[in-house]
Amino acid sequence: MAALGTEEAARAWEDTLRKMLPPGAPLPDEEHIDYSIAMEYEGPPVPYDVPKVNPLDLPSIRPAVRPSSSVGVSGGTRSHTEREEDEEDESDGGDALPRDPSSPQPPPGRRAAVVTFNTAEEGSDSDQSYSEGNRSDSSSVDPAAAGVSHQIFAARERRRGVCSRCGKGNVFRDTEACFVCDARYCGNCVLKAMGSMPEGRKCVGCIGRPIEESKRPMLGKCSRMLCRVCSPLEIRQIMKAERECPANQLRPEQLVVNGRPLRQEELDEILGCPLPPQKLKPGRYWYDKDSGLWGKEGGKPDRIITSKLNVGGKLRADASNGNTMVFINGREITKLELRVLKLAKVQCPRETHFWVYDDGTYEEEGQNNIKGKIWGKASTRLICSLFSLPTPPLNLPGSGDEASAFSNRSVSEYPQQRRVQKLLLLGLEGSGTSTVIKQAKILYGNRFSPEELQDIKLMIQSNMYKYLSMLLEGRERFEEEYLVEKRNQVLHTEESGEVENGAEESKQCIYSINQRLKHFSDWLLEIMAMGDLDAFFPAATREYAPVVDEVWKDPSIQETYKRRDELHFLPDAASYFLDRAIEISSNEYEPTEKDILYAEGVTQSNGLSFIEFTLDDRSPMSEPFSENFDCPPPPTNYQLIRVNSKGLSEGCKWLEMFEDVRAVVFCVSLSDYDQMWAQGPGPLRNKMIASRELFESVVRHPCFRETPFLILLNKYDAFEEKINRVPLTVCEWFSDFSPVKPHNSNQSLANQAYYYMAMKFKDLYASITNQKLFVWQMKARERINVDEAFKYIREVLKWDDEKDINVYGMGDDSFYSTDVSSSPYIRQE
Ligand SMILES: Nc1nc2c(ncn2[C@@H]2O[C@H](COP(=O)(O)OP(=O)(O)OP(=O)(O)O)[C@@H](O)[C@H]2O)c(=O)[nH]1
Ligand SMILES: [Mg+2]
Repeated sequence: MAALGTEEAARAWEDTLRKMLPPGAPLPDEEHIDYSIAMEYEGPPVPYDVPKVNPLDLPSIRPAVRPSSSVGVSGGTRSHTEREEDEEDESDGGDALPRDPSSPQPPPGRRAAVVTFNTAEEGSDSDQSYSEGNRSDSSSVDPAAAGVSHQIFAARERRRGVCSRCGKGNVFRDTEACFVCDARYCGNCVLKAMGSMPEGRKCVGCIGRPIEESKRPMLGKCSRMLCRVCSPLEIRQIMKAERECPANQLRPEQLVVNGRPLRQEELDEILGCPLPPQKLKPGRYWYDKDSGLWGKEGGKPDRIITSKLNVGGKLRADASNGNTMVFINGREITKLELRVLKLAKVQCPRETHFWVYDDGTYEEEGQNNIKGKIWGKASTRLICSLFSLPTPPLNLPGSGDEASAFSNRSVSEYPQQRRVQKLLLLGLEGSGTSTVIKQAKILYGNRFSPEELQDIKLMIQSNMYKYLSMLLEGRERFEEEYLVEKRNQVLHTEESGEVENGAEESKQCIYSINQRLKHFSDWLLEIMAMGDLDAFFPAATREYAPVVDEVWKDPSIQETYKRRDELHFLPDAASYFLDRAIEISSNEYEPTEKDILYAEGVTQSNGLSFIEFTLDDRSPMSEPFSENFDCPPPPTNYQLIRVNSKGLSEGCKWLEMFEDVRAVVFCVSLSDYDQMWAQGPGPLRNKMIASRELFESVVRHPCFRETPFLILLNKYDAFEEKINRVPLTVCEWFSDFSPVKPHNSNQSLANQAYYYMAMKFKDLYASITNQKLFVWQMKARERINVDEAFKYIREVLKWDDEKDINVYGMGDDSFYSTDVSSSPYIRQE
């Protein structure tokens, strides 16, 4: 420290001080000024190390500049006190010192030389000024490089929930992150650190810099914190600026199309065309100019955009990494595309070269003969939709006025595409998957059409004969077992010399039926064995209805039904339908919703069934958004795709076609733990073990490495009833289950067993993936229960989205964790 004696020196000192203060600020009087200045030491050498700093180069310091009004949000309604706070903050030289973006940057290296002596409390600010110093260095080398902010991301020590400005907070505190450097600010500091946000959520020091690419999906999407600290008008302006300001737009060189980085005019052409690629991110893409097909380099087509755009290089044969020897416009197509073409009945042997035009018409190369329209049929469009292949929009904007009206719009004006979440529903035979899909149709979909109802009616009628034949077969077996045992007893008594009973009596038992019914039984079992049942329908239905009713009510069949656990293929629903055999067989019969739900086989077509529906996205989690911000999220469409167990058994070949599903929903029947089951002609096994093995093979499938899994533990009603009769330990997987006696616990045995089974599946899943499995208890026959299950699935997907995007600047260690038990909105396990 030094004091200069002469007047000249005092004036120089005042000049220096003035430069350090905001323009126009009065010079403080010396008694009120508290300063410390480092001077270069010029004395004799000392025997110890002196800490060195570069002296301040005062002439090069630019005076502080107020933010220009053009950068601010006009018409903002922030309060007077907030403004005053901002001003105080700016004048004390905090890290949020506003900078006129139009004025030249300080010379590289200068800012890092500013010396501050921090107290322990200010530690986080020093981090900030250090990293800002680094940022100005790197941006002055290559201000456009997106990689710069990325490096900062990696280098920055992320302290979740801790404010980068005041250093306060913890993981549970909401923070708002800068889209460039990811610095996080608490509600008290966000406006001071980000100012009027002329480019959206960026620290003042980051204005003008490109955003971190992982934040791109969040551009223009308001957060809860912003809703709290800004007025709706301000939010609208900030979000608009965030979406539309030039600094936040993609740069042409970030997009490589057919091997060549784009030029600005090419990017403009892509973004301004009638059908641009939605949500474009930096990356490498391929583009087929003739058909408009567009995809990521090395991948299947993602979408169809406007054709004949003059962008990028020449399409290469290996653009999508296909290995099918079938080519479309010179590109070797992928296996998935080939499968879909085959399902759409397009002849495509190896070495076929197609030309496909943007209206979907196609011809074989050199044949000059249009063979059809690929996307013409509704069924093909459906297949494409299921397998996530693009189809052109039905009302493609044509030429003339309509097209030009489209291209004149700014990118942000295009209506947001509805999000589609694909859910793959799997499970072993009888686990309840088709009940779930039928419930979804009744809950959220269209009503069943008259044609569908007619098919379901025939299905129910034919099922009734199937169930009866299972019972008759079981009856024969039980009768035979009984008689053999009886005979052995007789032999035993004969040997011991006791009196012989009548021979006739020994051939009768509780499982025996009269001669007339025996004839019917033989006839039906023969037809079933030959697989000829359909040949007798619908004619046989009405004719035999009284006999069916008589057989079902016969004591022998009722005794057989009591041992239904031993009839492994008889579904629970058998008695529901057989009790009403006469009604169901009549011409006038119309299946009720409950009948449809209980009926087997309604959804089996091609091993695959599918329903699309919309769920209201508003949930307790998202309400604060809609209150303050008048841009509600677009409704989400769900596609529920069910592959039945037959489709799965064929080497899981269907699965690879569903690589991009949002989640796998696996259904397990809780009451299967004592059931035996066989895969086709294979050996009988415990059905729960078979279910576990199927689950394991799906979890290990390479397609689902990144896909969240949910498990629906279904048939809790049947399970509750069974668990008191049959111990859980009959299934070897559950051999270590030891319940606490019900009178020592307020949990029922069924509840304890349920938790235990859920844990078994969770442990298994974690051992394979190291991830958490989401579990839901279900009674699929109860509609409200299935509705809750879908709402649970919706919440899980939201958490998963937010975990990835980290919307609120909270870490994966936040309360958005994947732990089911942490949500107040779902049933606690
Ligand atoms: N008790 C009870 N029965 C159920 C429940 N869910 C489904 N079921 C019945 O279980 C049987 C099989 O259910 P499905 O939905 O057809 O099972 P799936 O997975 O489609 O099996 P497949 O059609 O054989 O491939 C049907 O009779 C359903 O009515 C439930 O929660 N409780
Ligand atoms: Mg079924």
